[in-house]
Amino acid sequence: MTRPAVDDGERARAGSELAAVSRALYERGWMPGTAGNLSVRLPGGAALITASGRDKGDMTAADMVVVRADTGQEAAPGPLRASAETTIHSAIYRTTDAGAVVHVHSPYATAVACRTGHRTRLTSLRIERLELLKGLGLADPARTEVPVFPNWPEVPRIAADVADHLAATPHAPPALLITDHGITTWGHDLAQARNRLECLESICRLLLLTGSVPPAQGKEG
Ligand SMILES: CSC[C@@H](O)[C@@H](O)C(=O)COP(=O)(O)O
Ligand SMILES: [Zn+2]
Repeated sequence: MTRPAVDDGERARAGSELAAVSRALYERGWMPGTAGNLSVRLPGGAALITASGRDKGDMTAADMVVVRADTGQEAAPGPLRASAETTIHSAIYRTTDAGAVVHVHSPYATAVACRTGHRTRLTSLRIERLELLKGLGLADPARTEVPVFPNWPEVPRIAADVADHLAATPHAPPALLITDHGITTWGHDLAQARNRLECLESICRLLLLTGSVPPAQGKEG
């Protein structure tokens, strides 16, 4: 495997930014316990991602792992393991120009993912008209279709679904839901990915408040 070369200063800067965003999202209740993971793309084909199983409210720059952006393989042996969901981040880096990816278990988006998702089939959440759609950087800000993926126990299988969908859907929104699990958003940097996450969490809250989310239709069927 070719190991991406990562500048120490760049790694420290990105690590501090990831740690600060992780603490902030934890404090909002969007990364309860060890849930959620964040990454940023680094120059030279690498990405920096939160280590697996760590308390997301207590992260420092030292709690991040360098991986290959396109595969998620760890760049060098070390004491920390990269997030268990690294392959989903890599699927996004391979198929989009994202510079950062944010995955959380925020309550409203997760509730919508429970309600609209299916155990074994790709479904989608249609969103129309809401002003907050303008915060997602869509080609058509009046409507979008957010994919909802099955929460396969094998994470690489979720990642393969995500890569296939994004490769086949040029105007896909910078967001996805995973059934019974959570939400992932991305952007050109961490600030934009987080911003889009805030818009979507707020949209999901509005959809639930207005009774606009169809009830799950036989998740097992
Ligand atoms: C607290 S259980 C959540 C995990 O199963 C997973 O979905 C998650 O978001 C965090 O995994 P991690 O490996 O720590 O990045
Ligand atoms: Zn998760």
